[in-house]
Amino acid sequence: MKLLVKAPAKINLALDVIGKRSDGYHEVKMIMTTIDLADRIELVEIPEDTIKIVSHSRYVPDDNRNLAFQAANLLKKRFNINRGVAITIMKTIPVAAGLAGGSSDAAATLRGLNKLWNLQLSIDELAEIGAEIGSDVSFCVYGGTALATGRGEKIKHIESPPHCWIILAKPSIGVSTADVYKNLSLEHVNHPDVDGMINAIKEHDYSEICKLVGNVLEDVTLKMHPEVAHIKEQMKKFGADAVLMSGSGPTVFGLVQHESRMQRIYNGLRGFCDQVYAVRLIGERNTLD
Ligand SMILES: C[C@@](CO)(OP(=O)(O)O)[C@H](O)COP(=O)(O)OP(=O)(O)OC[C@H]1O[C@@H](n2ccc(N)nc2=O)[C@H](O)[C@@H]1O
Ligand SMILES: Nc1ncnc2c1ncn2[C@@H]1O[C@H](COP(=O)(O)OP(=O)(O)O)[C@@H](O)[C@H]1O
Repeated sequence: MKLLVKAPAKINLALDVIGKRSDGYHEVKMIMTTIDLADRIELVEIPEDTIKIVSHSRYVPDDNRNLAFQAANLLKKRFNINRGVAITIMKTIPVAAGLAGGSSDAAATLRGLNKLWNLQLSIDELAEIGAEIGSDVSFCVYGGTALATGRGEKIKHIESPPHCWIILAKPSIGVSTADVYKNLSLEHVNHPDVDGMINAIKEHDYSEICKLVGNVLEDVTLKMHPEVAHIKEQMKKFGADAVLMSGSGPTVFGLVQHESRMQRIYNGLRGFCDQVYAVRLIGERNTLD
């Protein structure tokens, strides 16, 4: 049997860090939303009792460092599955970009194997298992739009923001999430108004959403990689309604309502940035069928 599962990327419309925890992680408060830029995961049963990762991207590990491998391995061990699977990852989401590509591949693998191996787990159970793989995996199991707290694994669904275009531009550097959190100094941050953002989304108030975007990790990554600031400036100059770095970066996203302006920004950025995408928000959450 063979299954194809979609693994969409996320952006953080607001990302606040409340404090440092005793387990080494940070307590976060963030608004995450899935966007229509996705990897595709193909799951195929194989005769040998192993997990095989196939990927054509040189940046994606094909061994137990791969988050999709870790997802399959966790299910296999926990539910004593003596069956093998080949996981082919067709990568579209840039790697180490702040878009949760690896986490989404793991989440899609959990959803897919739940079906392939007939585990009959609920989406909440899958999200709980996902948290053991990485902080962003629980959100990626559900998709949609949510407030994420704890180390990112506590998910409260909220409405989706009003429809708009998202322009993404990724400079040709990768950023380590661990390094960015390590270099964050909590005494010197401007906390974004996450509650205000939740309210603005509830009110479908696009211009208020644009005013309230904010990410405390942005300054840390900007200091490490000045090219991110340059992309931000260009995106603003070309006319995006709001511009912010996603997650730990380095991808910068811009919000735009009008298609003609989206086209202008897209074309302008393509002049000096290799990886530029124009996508929509995905409103719906994932289902298990
Ligand atoms: C910053 C965010 C925002 O959505 O995303 P990305 O930029 O990675 O996409 C997340 O908080 C990243 O989540 P994720 O990438 O799953 O992180 P994990 O694998 O759990 O952790 C990687 C490392 O980041 C640090 N970390 C992560 C989450 C957190 N709340 N506090 C932390 O301090 C820890 O040092 C950890 O070892
Ligand atoms: N399926 C996967 N896709 C991409 N990267 C992966 C995957 N599995 C593990 N990784 C590793 O995870 C790291 C973070 O990748 P990714 O999830 O794309 O970025 P981010 O955490 O910034 O959203 C990469 O450096 C990569 O080596």
